[in-house]
Amino acid sequence: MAKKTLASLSSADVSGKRVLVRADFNVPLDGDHKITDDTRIRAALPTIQDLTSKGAKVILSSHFGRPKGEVKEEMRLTPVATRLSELLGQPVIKCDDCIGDEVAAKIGSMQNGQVALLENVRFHAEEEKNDPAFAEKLAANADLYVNDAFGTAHRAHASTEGVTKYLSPSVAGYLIEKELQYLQAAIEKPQRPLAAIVGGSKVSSKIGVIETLLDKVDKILIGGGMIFTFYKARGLSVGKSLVEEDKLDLARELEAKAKEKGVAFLLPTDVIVADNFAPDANAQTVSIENIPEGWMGLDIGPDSVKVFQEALSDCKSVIWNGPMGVFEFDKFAAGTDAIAHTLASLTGTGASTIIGGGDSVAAVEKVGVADKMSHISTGGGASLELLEGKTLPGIAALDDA
Ligand SMILES: Nc1ncnc2c1ncn2[C@@H]1O[C@H](COP(=O)(O)OP(=O)(O)O)[C@@H](O)[C@H]1O
Ligand SMILES: O=C(OP(=O)(O)O)[C@H](O)COP(=O)(O)O
Repeated sequence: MAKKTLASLSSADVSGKRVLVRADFNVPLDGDHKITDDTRIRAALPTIQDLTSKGAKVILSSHFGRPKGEVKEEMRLTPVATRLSELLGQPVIKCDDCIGDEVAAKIGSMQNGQVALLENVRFHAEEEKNDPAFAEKLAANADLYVNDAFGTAHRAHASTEGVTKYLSPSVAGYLIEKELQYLQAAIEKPQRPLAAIVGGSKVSSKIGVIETLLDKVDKILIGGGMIFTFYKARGLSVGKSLVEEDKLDLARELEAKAKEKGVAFLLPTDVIVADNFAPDANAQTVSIENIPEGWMGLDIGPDSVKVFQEALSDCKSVIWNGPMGVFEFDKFAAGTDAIAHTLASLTGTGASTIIGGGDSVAAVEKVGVADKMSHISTGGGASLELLEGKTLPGIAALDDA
């Protein structure tokens, strides 16, 4: 689907205009609220700098985390404003809300070429409900709309979808354009065998993706917090590990469907368990049949790493979203590190390797192999949904080219 892009707008189209730019600044933070990986902020720079150089007033909007419609101090975008200002080399006007009088006043006094950052849109429950009145309020402070939030393009929310009904033109930014160009080409005719690696902690929103992936891929490797729902569905004890109780039937169905379709469906054979969720927790490696009561699985074990490496060795295309374990804690980073190195070597043999997602990208950056992958995508769920063949609502809503 060809969409109108920022590249098609001239200086005359944007100069002096208030441009609402939806970005995905949902970046990983450490315990001290420091940004641990700024890939998503750097990825938005071409769009922001293009607009400022053309004399636009750039009004940036993003979500951060999942505050569920409430103001959560730890989910303010203040660290993002600071980092963005450093990267742009100019001040960023930080607003304390995303709608309302204070925002209108700050935007009203902006000069051409200035940049403002609205507060976390998810502090308002109406954002995720795609509430039209809220979308209209967001749009009220702008003349036109640029969506560059590829990582959030699979969400039909007010700031990604609803707002397009009130702003014209509504176009795709350079990041979305670049991501689509790469991913669509890679996904349309992948070299086979094609493997998907799915891990991380967003089990409820990503487990459903596996069903469609079974029709697209030759192998599925499951890691991270995703695995325990499958183990519990098999009747195994998982201690205090992350489990989605209402997805147990789905997990059973997925395993059965994979068998039926002849898709290799790999779950780890051993895990590293911890006695609590902390960097200095006591840890031990156990087989999946022996997860002790009261312990939680925080990484895949060394045996699983070998099994995964063997399964990946003949793959010509791999798409990976979701770390294998809690890689932020060194004790539970070995599985993620090993898979990152494996994919880096595979790329060297000519395979196509795509890593997507805020934390997954942070993990491969931490290992130091990001530049050895074929493509680093700012979207995890978004790139998986593209692979599924779905239309992303944040892109579908933009003006046709
Ligand atoms: N076994 C596990 N239990 C709990 N959390 C996990 C586990 N394995 C990985 N995680 C967490 O998953 C998070 C990333 O998940 P997710 O947001 O789905 O990935 P991405 O941002 O790459 O799309 C990381 O912060 C990591 O600590
Ligand atoms: O981090 C994100 O997605 P990802 O973890 O799938 O890469 C996006 O910012 C979307 O966040 P959401 O899954 O809370 O809607």
